[in-house]
This record gives sequence, C-alpha cells and structure tokens, in this order.
Amino acid sequence: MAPISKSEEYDFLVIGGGSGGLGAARRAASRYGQKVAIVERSGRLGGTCVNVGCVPKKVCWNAASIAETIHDAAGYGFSLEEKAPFDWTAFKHKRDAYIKRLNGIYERNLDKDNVEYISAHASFVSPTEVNLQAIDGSQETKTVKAKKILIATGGYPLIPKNIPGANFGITSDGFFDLETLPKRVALVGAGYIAVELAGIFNALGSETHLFIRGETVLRKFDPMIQEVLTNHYEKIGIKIHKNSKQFTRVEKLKSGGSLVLHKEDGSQLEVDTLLWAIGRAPLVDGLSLDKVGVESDSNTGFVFVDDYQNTNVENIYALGDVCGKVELTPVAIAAGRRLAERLFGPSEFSTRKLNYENVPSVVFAHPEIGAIGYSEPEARAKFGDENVKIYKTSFIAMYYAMLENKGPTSYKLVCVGPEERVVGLHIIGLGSAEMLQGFGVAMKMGATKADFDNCVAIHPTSAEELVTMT
Ligand SMILES: Cc1cc2nc3c(=O)[nH]c(=O)nc-3n(C[C@H](O)[C@H](O)[C@H](O)COP(=O)(O)OP(=O)(O)OC[C@H]3O[C@@H](n4cnc5c(N)ncnc54)[C@H](O)[C@@H]3O)c2cc1C
Ligand SMILES: NC(=O)C1=CN([C@@H]2O[C@H](COP(=O)(O)OP(=O)(O)OC[C@H]3O[C@@H](n4cnc5c(N)ncnc54)[C@H](OP(=O)(O)O)[C@@H]3O)[C@@H](O)[C@H]2O)C=CC1
Ligand SMILES: N[C@@H](CCC(=O)N[C@@H](CSSC[C@H](NC(=O)CC[C@H](N)C(=O)O)C(=O)NCC(=O)O)C(=O)NCC(=O)O)C(=O)O
Repeated sequence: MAPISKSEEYDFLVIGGGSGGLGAARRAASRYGQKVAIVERSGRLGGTCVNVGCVPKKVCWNAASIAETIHDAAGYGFSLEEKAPFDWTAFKHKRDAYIKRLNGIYERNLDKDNVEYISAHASFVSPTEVNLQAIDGSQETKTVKAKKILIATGGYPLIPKNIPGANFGITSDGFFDLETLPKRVALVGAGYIAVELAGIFNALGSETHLFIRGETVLRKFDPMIQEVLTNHYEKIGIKIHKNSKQFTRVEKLKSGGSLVLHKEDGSQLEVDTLLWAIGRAPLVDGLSLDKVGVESDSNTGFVFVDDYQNTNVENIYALGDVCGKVELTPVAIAAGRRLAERLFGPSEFSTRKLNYENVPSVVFAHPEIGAIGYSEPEARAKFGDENVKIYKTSFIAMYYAMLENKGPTSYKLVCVGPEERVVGLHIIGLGSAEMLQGFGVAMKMGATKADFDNCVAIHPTSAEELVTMT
C-alpha cells in the first residue's frame, strides 16, 4: 500500500483540490520552490468548477445553444430535418469522458509543478498539524505538519430542511448525473444556477417550470437585466411561477417515480425531476475548525478572512467559496495565486491581495448576461441621484433579422460624476459573455463615457452599441 503522503512536513499544505487550492499550490511550488502538498477528498481534482460546475455546465450550454441554432437555421434558408430527439445519454457520457480527461490533466499538472497530490480527507489537529484520512477504504490515517495551511474547501448546494420529501429533489450536482433528459422539470431558485439550468432544459426540449420567490429572476442584478430576462424566459416557454411560496411537501409516486409538488394553495404539479438551486453553503464538515479556533459566521458557516485571506489564526488562510465573498472560479484562482505570491514571493509582493471590486461576471442564460460594477440602484444609493447618469439602449441584434422569433438585446452604462466615469455595465444579448472581458479591463482602468466613445465602433456587431450610446 502506498503511503498516504510522501513526507511528514510541508511548507504549505492546501486543503481542497479545486480552483483556489490548485491556483495557490501550483504557484507556491512552481514559482517559489516551496514544498507543497494539496489534499483532495473526492478522488478527483478540479473541484466544483471542473467536475460539477463551470466546465460541464458550459458544455451543456453549448449543446443548448446548438439546439437553438438548429431551430433558427430555417430562417436562414436551411432545411434541417431532425430525425431523432437530442441524444442526452450519449452527450452526457461524452461530457463525462472530457471531465475525466481534465482530472488526469490536473494530476499531471501538479506533478510537473512539483506539488504532491494527497488523496485524503483533511482535518485540523492543531494550527500546524493536519490529519489525513485515506479515502480508499483502507482506514489509513496520518498526521502531517505544515508551516502554512490554506483552507480552500469550497461549498455545497443547499436543499431545504423543512419541506417533507425535499430530498426527492436533486441539486446542480445531481443535474450532472442525469442519464436522461427529464420530460418535465421544476427548478426552485432565481439565481445563477436556476437561470442557467432552466435555459438549458428548455432549449433541449424539457417542459420547464421555474419557481421564484419574487416577481423576477436574478434579483441581485440591475433591474433591466431582471426584467428583460424574466420576460424573455416566459416568451420562450419557461413557465415561471412568480411569488411562489414554499411547497408544503414533495411526494414521490410509487408508479413511474415522478414527483408531485404540493403547493401552499393546495394545487399540485407533477414533474419528473425537481432541482433545488437556492444557494450554496461552505464545505467545512469534518475539518475540525473548532480545534484550532478558526472563526466563521455563526449563521452561514462562511470562514472569516481579512483582505489578505488571513483567518484569525496565524499561518492559516482561507479563500474561494468557503469564504462566500464572490463565488466564482477566476476569483478563487486569483486569490490563491496572490496569496502564494504574498507568502512566498519576493519582498515587493508582501502586500499582494485580490481586489474584489469590479469583478466581471456572466450568467450563461439564453441569451447570455454580463455585469460588472454597480447596478443603477446601487450607484444611486452610493453616489446620489444627481451624480448618476444612465445610458440605455435596446435593439434587435442583426442575427435576428432573418428570424421570426427575436431575442432581446439591452445594454446599460451607469456613469458617475461630471467626468462620467463608467461604474456599471450591464448587458444581455447574444455574445455578452465574450464581450464583457474587454470592457472589464477598460472599467478597471477607470474609463469614462468619453473614453468609450473615443473608441471607434466595430461594425456590424452588437458590441459597437456600447461605444455609440447617447
Ligand atoms: C453549477 C455551477 C456552475 C458554475 N458555473 C460557474 C461559471 O460559469 N463561472 C464561474 O466563474 N464560476 C462558476 N461556478 C462557481 C465555481 O465553480 C466556484 O466558485 C469555484 O469552483 C470555487 O472554487 P474553490 O476552490 O473555492 O472550491 P471548489 O472548486 O469547490 O474546491 C473545493 C475542493 O475541496 C475539497 N474538499 C472539501 N473539504 C475537504 C477536506 N476536508 N479534505 C480534502 N478536500 C476537501 C472538495 O472535494 C473540492 O474538490 C459554478 C458553480 C456551480 C455549482
Ligand atoms: N455563470 C457563473 O459564473 C455561475 C456562478 N455560480 C456561482 O455559484 C453561486 C451559487 O449559485 P446559486 O445556487 O444559483 O445561488 P445564487 O446566490 O445565485 O441564487 C440563489 C437563489 O436562491 C433563491 N432562494 C434562496 N433561498 C430560497 C428558498 N428557500 N426558496 C426559493 N428560493 C430561494 C434566491 O432567490 P431570491 O431572489 O428570491 O432571493 C436566489 O435567487 C452563485 O452565487 C455564483 O457565485 C453558479 C453558477 C454559474
Ligand atoms: N478560456 C478557455 C479556457 C480553457 C481552459 O482553461 N480549459 C481548462 C479546463 S477548464 S478549467 C478549471 C479552471 N481553469 C481555468 O479557469 C483556466 C484558468 C486560466 N487558463 C488561467 O490560467 O488563469 C481551474 O479551476 N483552474 C485552476 C488552476 O489551473 O490552477 C483546461 O483544459 N486546462 C488544462 C490545463 O490547464 O492544462 C475556454 O473557456 O475555452
């Protein structure tokens, strides 16, 4: 039997082989020659993003976008005959194989960078000691020492605790296990995951119900985005149940295994799959944070850190979803790399940290959404109505010129002060995901509306509308 770890002591021990942990571990070892190990308990590297998040989700979004293009093709003069329904099962297995390849690539990357990969569950013994428990069923355990320890254990999707039968539903994790495309699906939630998965199911042909607590989806986004997407999702056939109250219970039928959702008003809905997308909680179970006194939020469990990812315990750090600040892969990676630079890099890096302002983010809805900076209400509250100027446009993107069913395109710039610094940019429409990154650079550099306008438009594109707004 191979030993659980090669050494007894490390410079840097990273708990969690996901985006943030990999980013920190690889940089510490490859650039600064530290003796680094990364502990991962799931048996596969890459964390949420690679295994049950961004990557398989984007592949599904691609499939859904292709389905839309096939339907649009007739408008452009093509006569495509669909001889069989979309083969979800074959697609799912091919997607799984891609993820498996990525797991292997990440393992080889660690090897190349001289990071030791420890396949085990980690828990604290003391501020400088971590217990490793093998996950191969051997019951083997070992305690190792580390000068510095990073908690990058991510999060998990929530399921309501107080609804009888809620566990008959799945979460985004279960979405990636579905062997067949459900004919009828209900999703609960109004955030990133609910909106993205509802769009995928709908485009691929499921009867899709979306249960939301308010009037609109994406309530943390600018009101323009909320309204445009909610209206469009209804238009393309997603059945949005607004102002919905909690189900009183979820019943699993003996014959056929479908689920009956019992609503508060006494009505019922029968579906094949129920998917909860109501947020995520930090994964700290079995870490024994209490043994070392690492402080976390008593309600949510998110680990407290300062601007430099320091926890309250010396030489113990935390970042990524386990801190719950901005739950995005590039944020976890960037925080991880900066932490490694600060801890192990040259002295001029001793103040390196991630700036969490103006983080661009995309929702892979249908169509996509991009957002960076302040929403209009946030800007008005922060800077005062008199200091805020809004530029808005809605138009029919040229792609739809040949189509009967037209999708929305709406853009908004939120500007502040006499110089009209752009502090918010909100876009919904085809191509928004790829468009946002460059505008993000401009905003990070403090661009004003005049800077936008000074950039000559690229024609004909949707993006050109952002530099020609009046
Ligand atoms: C469905 C979905 C879609 C998403 N899409 C996007 C997207 O398009 N773009 C984007 O930017 N973000 C997206 N995200 C968010 C993104 O996946 C996360 O923000 C990111 O993975 C967080 O990285 P992390 O390193 O903090 O945690 P994770 O990637 O979750 O990694 C944590 C790792 O720690 C391991 N672990 C936990 N406890 C222990 C322990 N005690 N011992 C050993 N190992 C342990 C876990 O097994 C896990 O592998 C999506 C998330 C979901 C759920
Ligand atoms: N494209 C990307 O970059 C993606 C990023 N992610 C990341 O993962 C995080 C987690 O995603 P997600 O789970 O969608 O979380 P979000 O925080 O985005 O959304 C959670 C949603 O759940 C709703 N909700 C909360 N409690 C309940 C309840 N009891 N009943 C009904 N609805 C409820 C909230 O609705 P309400 O509006 O009513 O408050 C909210 O809209 C995201 O915040 C994001 O950071 C995930 C997917 C894609
Ligand atoms: N932007 C390209 C990205 C392609 C890409 O990065 N693919 C990844 C799989 S998705 S990826 C999982 C995610 N990677 C990324 O987010 C890419 C990071 C970017 N390339 C960078 O270096 O900053 C992550 O969690 N990274 C943590 C880490 O690497 O430290 C891959 O094949 N990687 C193989 C390799 O790296 O050799 C796209 O969307 O097509």
